[in-house]
This record gives sequence, structure tokens and C-alpha cells, in this order.
Amino acid sequence: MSFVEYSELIQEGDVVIIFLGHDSMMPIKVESGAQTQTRYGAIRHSTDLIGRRFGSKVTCSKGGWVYVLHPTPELWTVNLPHRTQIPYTTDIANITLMLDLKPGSIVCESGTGSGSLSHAILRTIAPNGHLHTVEFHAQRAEKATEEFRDHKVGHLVTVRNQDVCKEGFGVLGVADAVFLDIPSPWEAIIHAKKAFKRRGGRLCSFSPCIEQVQRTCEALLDHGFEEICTLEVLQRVHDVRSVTLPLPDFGPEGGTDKTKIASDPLPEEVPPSTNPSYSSVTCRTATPPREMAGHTGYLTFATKPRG
Ligand SMILES: C[S@@+](CC[C@H](N)C(=O)[O-])C[C@H]1O[C@@H](n2cnc3c(N)ncnc32)[C@H](O)[C@@H]1O
Repeated sequence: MSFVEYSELIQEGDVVIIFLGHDSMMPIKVESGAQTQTRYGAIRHSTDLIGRRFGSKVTCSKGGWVYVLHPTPELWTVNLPHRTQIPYTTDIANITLMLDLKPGSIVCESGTGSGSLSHAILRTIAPNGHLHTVEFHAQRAEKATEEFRDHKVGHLVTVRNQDVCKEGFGVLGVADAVFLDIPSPWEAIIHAKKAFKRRGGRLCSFSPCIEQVQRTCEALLDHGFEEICTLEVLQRVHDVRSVTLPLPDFGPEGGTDKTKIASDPLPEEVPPSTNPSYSSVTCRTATPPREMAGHTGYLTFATKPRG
């Protein structure tokens, strides 16, 4: 099992996602002899997991069943152990697109935090790209390193335990893209600029507050970045339902001018208001919500030009 390559069978040491329901999943590390308790009973790793196919339905000791899923960055984002605030898949999808990430890209990131974004970046830049991720909190840097190794993506990432605002990313002139998710991104712009390749690249900074965005945009302008734009990604979930609407009364079919064409047969005149099949119509419709909660943060993108 690897986060960047699909495997058929579950093996000792793999991470699997136990799916109990759409709102109830948990990641576990498979160890022979171990058991995991769920509300449907115990899952015995040796007999229930090892050697089974990813996606299998597994019956637990109390008779209930779960699915065992192959991990993906999206499933990891909603199941990872939180050590920090994290970006979610709606923002991550836009970050990946707008940073133009692809297999082979070299990316610099700070802070690593809980590794939510890192996993998505790694899946996109595999098999020959590289992620340089900087985290100044020693335990978070250590935990992320351990997880990347366990998830078989360690060869694609270098974790550095340092302050990106003081010491930068630890690499110069290599990056195609830079991502910042720190409280004072404006202090790291100078280091981002130095990390980029000579031909330039794309930068993204994620900030929850507009004041942080303003300072970051000023720093980006001061350092010669172009195409600066900030956006907020909101999910607009449409509510699908059936509605019954009254039909307007347009009068009898064929009009009321009975003298218009003498040869026309007159339609059967049933006033719509007295004919139940014409007075209303039921249809399926989708309505957007009136209010949209869910501000996660502002995404500021910019281009570092050549030179
Ligand atoms: C919001 S979290 C990042 C979450 C991360 N993007 C993820 O996907 O899980 C911010 C992280 O940045 C780290 N951090 C803050 N300032 C930093 C700095 N100057 N240098 C390096 N890391 C920093 C914090 O310790 C924290 O772990």
C-alpha cells in the first residue's frame, strides 16, 4: 500500500481506512495479531485484513460489517489525527489546479502542520517530483516524517524542522510552486522568491483573515510577483426537492377569438381553474442555500516571473 500507488491486497504495515458509514471512518495500521474495536465488534488484523482485497466487506465479531478501503489523500484529510488546522479537499483541489502541479513538479511548502495538503501534493507530483516541507514545531515535523515513511511516500518528500521566515525552505532555485500556510506569510515571501527556479512559477498563500491577505499581497508586489489574485472557495450545495407550482390561467386552448378561422374546430373548453390536471404542476428542482457557512480561508495566488 502506498498513498501514490494502488495495491490489490492488504499487507502487514499498511494503513487502511475502516468505513463504518459516510460520517464514520477511522484509519488503522495493520499489524498481525492486533485487534481494532468498532461499534460492530472487533476486527482481527491477521484473519480479517491481511491478505484480503482493499474494498472488501469485513464482518466484525458482533456480526456487523465494515468496508476496508485503500487510503487516498482525500480520505486521509477527513480521517487524519489533527495536530493543527488543516485545509480540506475543496481548497486543496483549487490549490493543486492553480499551482499547476503535475507529475515531476518540485514544490516548497510551509508549515507542514498535520500533512493534509502534503499528501495531496505528493500524490500529484509522483513518481518523480519532490516536496520540500518546512515545519518549525519539532514534534509536528517528526510526526509528519514518520507518517510519510509509513505511507510509502518518504522518498518524495524532505521535511525540515526550521523557521521558514528566518531560514527559508532549505533549497534555492529549484521550485516550480510554493505554498504557504503560516500566520505571517509576508515574512516568507523573500524566501519563496529565492526557492523558485529561474524561470519562475506559481505561489499560493492560505490565510483565514483578510488583514493577513493584505500584508501578503503588499509583500508579493514589493518582490515583483505578478497576476496576484485572492479567492475564497465556497461549496454551494443544492437542495434537490419536488415542488408543486400553480399554472397560470392562459384561457382555453386555441384562443377565444371564435370568428378567426371559421373552419377551425373549437377545442373542448374546460377552464384550467376547474380542471385538476391543468391547475398545478409538480417538478423536481434544486435550490441553493440562502446562507452559506463555511469560510475556511482566502487563497492568494501569484506568479513569480522569469529572472
Ligand atoms: C495551519 S498549520 C498548516 C496545516 C497544513 N497546511 C496541513 O495541510 O496540515 C500551520 C503550521 O505552520 C507552522 N508554522 C507557523 N509558522 C511557521 C514558520 N515561521 N516556519 C515554519 N513553520 C511554521 C505551525 O507550527 C503549524 O504546524
